[in-house]
Amino acid sequence: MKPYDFARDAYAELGVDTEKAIKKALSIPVSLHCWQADDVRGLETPREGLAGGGIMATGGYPGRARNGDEMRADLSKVLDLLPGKHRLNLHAFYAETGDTVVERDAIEPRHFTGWTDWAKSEKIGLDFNPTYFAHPLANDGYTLSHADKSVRQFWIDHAQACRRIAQDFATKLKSPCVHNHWVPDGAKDAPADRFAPRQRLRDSYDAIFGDDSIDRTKCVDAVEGKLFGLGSEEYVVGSQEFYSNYALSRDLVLCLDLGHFHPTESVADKVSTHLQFHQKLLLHTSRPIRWDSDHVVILDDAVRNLFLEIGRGKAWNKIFVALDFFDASINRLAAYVIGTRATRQAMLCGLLDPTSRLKAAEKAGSGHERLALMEHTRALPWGVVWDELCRRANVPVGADWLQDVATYESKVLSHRT
Ligand SMILES: C[C@H](O)[C@H](O)[C@@H](O)C(=O)CO
Ligand SMILES: [Mn+2]
Repeated sequence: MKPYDFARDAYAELGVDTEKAIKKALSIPVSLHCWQADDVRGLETPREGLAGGGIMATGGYPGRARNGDEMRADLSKVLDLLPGKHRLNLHAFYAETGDTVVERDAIEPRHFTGWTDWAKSEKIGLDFNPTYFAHPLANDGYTLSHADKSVRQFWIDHAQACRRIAQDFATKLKSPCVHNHWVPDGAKDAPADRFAPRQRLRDSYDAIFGDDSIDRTKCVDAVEGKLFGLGSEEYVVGSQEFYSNYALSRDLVLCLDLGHFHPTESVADKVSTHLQFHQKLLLHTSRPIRWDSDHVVILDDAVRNLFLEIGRGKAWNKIFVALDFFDASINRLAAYVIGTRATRQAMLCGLLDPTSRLKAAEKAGSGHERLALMEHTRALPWGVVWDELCRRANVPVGADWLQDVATYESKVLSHRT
């Protein structure tokens, strides 16, 4: 008996159809974050580098992409090694303006033609984010909640420019663009006034989303909160509660990033709470180690439990999935492949869960059977099903992709100085 036939039968015994699971797992779009390719540096003229942003990529592995063409070449290579449907998640500071300096409040769709042309050739959709960091007007730690009205207005104008760009992406690529807002605003130490910045943040967002010339079916705005950031250890203006309330009251998508909670909190447990009220969630898979360190995603319990919960709640049509990690200490293409595969593996595990059996045991009051089956599923051969999924998607099986990355490293990355 072939390993896959054995695995299919083992799952069938628990009422799980592996064929269905493979098909569904391949169909769910995962939005690749462009910023792993260049360590979150952006392509602006002149380049600011990563500063004042509340986030940081660490490490000095050689071969970082230095311009848009190199980023796109690397991303195309990565896409060749990944099974399933993908999108690309761009940040505004990846605008390509040549030698011309274009301020963030003045960027336009034409500054992204390199990306839209590439997305068309890859047959993928684009997602987008305003870049509220790595800019002189963000370096004191406040943007949309800044006490200075002119600074706030600059960032409001930036966000509105970005919404027009997101709408343009959706039109050109015939696919709604998820447009996620995360601001680094906050304080290193206890502020005397926690109210005023939050009121200003709310008002700034109201000004941004009040622009009703934007088609909300094309530009799908999401908002992302955080527990703390670099330089905002004590106070984050856009806390989780702020955004949960804001998104709900303004009919926006709420983003949950696995790195943005206290380490003992379960993000998986939050899904069934938020989905009682919110229509959709944007999930950023990430891996915090001791802090929001944005390590490469692996198939750890946090990621696995998140998608188990989506599977058990039949909530696949209520989520957008995106990646958010940036590790500059290892080969960046390998980082993409590891993190994206782990995310889709977690989805597959969620789809292979014998939920009906578990719920039946629960209904019958048999806690021991439920627990035993949950433990049993950990030992089931999901990896064999995963290999079959890769085979059907015509991508390398197991760790065979490492050879492709090694070849690319010697032929391409090693020539980047
Ligand atoms: C670069 C992204 O916008 C950023 O990582 C954001 O999503 C975040 O998680 C900040 O901590
Ligand atoms: Mn995030």
